[in-house]
Amino acid sequence: MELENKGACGRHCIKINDINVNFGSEKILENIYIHIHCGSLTVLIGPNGAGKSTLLKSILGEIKHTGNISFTDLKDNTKQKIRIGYVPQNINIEHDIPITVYDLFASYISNYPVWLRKNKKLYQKIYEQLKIFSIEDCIDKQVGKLSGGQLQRVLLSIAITPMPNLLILDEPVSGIDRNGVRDFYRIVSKMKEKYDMAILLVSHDLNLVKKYADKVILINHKILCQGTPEEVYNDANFKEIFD
Ligand SMILES: Nc1ncnc2c1ncn2[C@@H]1O[C@H](COP(=O)(O)OP(=O)(O)OP(=O)(O)O)[C@@H](O)[C@H]1O
Repeated sequence: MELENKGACGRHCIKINDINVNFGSEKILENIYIHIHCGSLTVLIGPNGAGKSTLLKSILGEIKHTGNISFTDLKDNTKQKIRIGYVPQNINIEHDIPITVYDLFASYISNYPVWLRKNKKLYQKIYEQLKIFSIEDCIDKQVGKLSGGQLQRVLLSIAITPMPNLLILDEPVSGIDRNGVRDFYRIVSKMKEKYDMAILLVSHDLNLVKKYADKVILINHKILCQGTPEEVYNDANFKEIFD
């Protein structure tokens, strides 16, 4: 994987302030406060139905919630609009869909109609972004023909174009074997270091989380505990849920 430091983040502070979500009369998330640092991988864990995806969707503004996200430039203490990149767990793509990686990428990052002849400058830009994840050879491949791991790399390339202030990831589950998931964590770790990036990841793989996370947050509708992997894995709440 080629990574060149483009200094994406600098010194910023991301705070998720008092997120609450109700579905009907059911409280799904209650008083969620999270502080996310540049150059760190924060991992959300919790049992099925704990509200992890709901929290991601709230941060992405996709579902109704109370609370907010603040993004402060610590240089001059000004609040700014946050740019968020997101990679879902999986996307459903028809095997035969006649869309190439270039088409998919171009549709996200430009207004140039993808059914017109390829725009050379845009093609080169996309090629360079795919190169970060060593996936540039797939640029003309049909998206439906990619392996799970290749697709994940393409989605990561799209999510960091342009460079976000916060990258939100759902651990890949479908179409990727154990080695593929490990590779995913390695790539994410390298990205974090090279770009000084703030990353929030939802995961079910407690072993990989232990190895790669800087901070772990255990939620079950509310935050039960947070800290280093060691601190959280030794917490009574963690033992009660996962042992
Ligand atoms: N749109 C919705 N309307 C009503 N209830 C919902 C909706 N979306 C999710 N829920 C409920 O909210 C709760 C939290 O779901 P969520 O998907 O956020 O959990 P999760 O921690 O991501 O679970 P998993 O680990 O199984 O993916 C669940 O009880 C779910 O049934």
